[in-house]
Amino acid sequence: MPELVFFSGTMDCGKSTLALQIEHNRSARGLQGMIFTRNDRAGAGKLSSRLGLVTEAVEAAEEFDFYAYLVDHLSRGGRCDYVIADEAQFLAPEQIDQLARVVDDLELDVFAFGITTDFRSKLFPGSQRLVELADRVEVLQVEALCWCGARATHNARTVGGVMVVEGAQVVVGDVNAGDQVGYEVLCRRHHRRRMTAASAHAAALSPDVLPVEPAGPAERARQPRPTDRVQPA
Ligand SMILES: Nc1ncnc2c1ncn2[C@@H]1O[C@H](COP(=O)(O)OP(=O)(O)O)[C@@H](O)[C@H]1O
Ligand SMILES: Cc1cn([C@H]2C[C@H](O)[C@@H](COP(=O)(O)O)O2)c(=O)[nH]c1=O
Repeated sequence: MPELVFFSGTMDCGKSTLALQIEHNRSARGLQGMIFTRNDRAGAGKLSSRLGLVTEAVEAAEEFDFYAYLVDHLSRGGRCDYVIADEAQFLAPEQIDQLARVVDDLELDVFAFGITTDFRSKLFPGSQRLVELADRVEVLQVEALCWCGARATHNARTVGGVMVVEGAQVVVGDVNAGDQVGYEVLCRRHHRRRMTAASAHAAALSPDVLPVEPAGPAERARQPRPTDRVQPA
């Protein structure tokens, strides 16, 4: 039975690499896929991985209709054995419905790849619809790690090196960007405390201040703990 599969994870956990591997393995066996993406960092019409591989893809812009595009392609005698959709978090819920229809009515496997939540740890609308409709949600096995060594489960946005929790949901960017806007993957604990690698390092370097009164729970939560491993600068 064809399936709609959502491969999800944080930024930088290998989703695009897996998309390229699935494409490679299937095309090596003579199958022909259709690759879609939206807002890849490498530019329009590209699916790129940080491992250096990049392939051509169809840019699925805002008004793009996946179902109509594939019906048109097939009715012109084109071939398509499976579908890959990267950066699926950026797709509109209606476009995810179209992908589900591709599975059910055109009987094609659809492999969608994307981050589940944004920098505020809120679901992207496209990812929410994928969770609602997918036959399977697969969390990637290669763990991205927080600076403390725990599994990274959340995406933080930094502006000028400082973590922010307000702003537009979509800002294309990269981890280790060093630009004005960048991203860093964190565990939930450090995402909640807004502690990035840089701010944890700064906190660890600042001189200890003896508390005048015993710290309350909120205060204790902000203190770096001995278990918070700080990476060297
Ligand atoms: N220089 C490197 N050597 C080995 N692996 C790397 C290197 N750079 C990146 N990677 C791997 O690539 C992953 C990111 O892959 P990518 O497909 O671009 O992620 P995603 O699409 O999830 O953002 C990293 O988590 C890491 O495992
Ligand atoms: C958290 C978050 C991310 N983005 C952008 C940043 C990147 O361009 C992509 C994720 O790409 P990756 O291949 O998974 O690294 O999403 C965004 O626009 N808004 C966010 O909140």
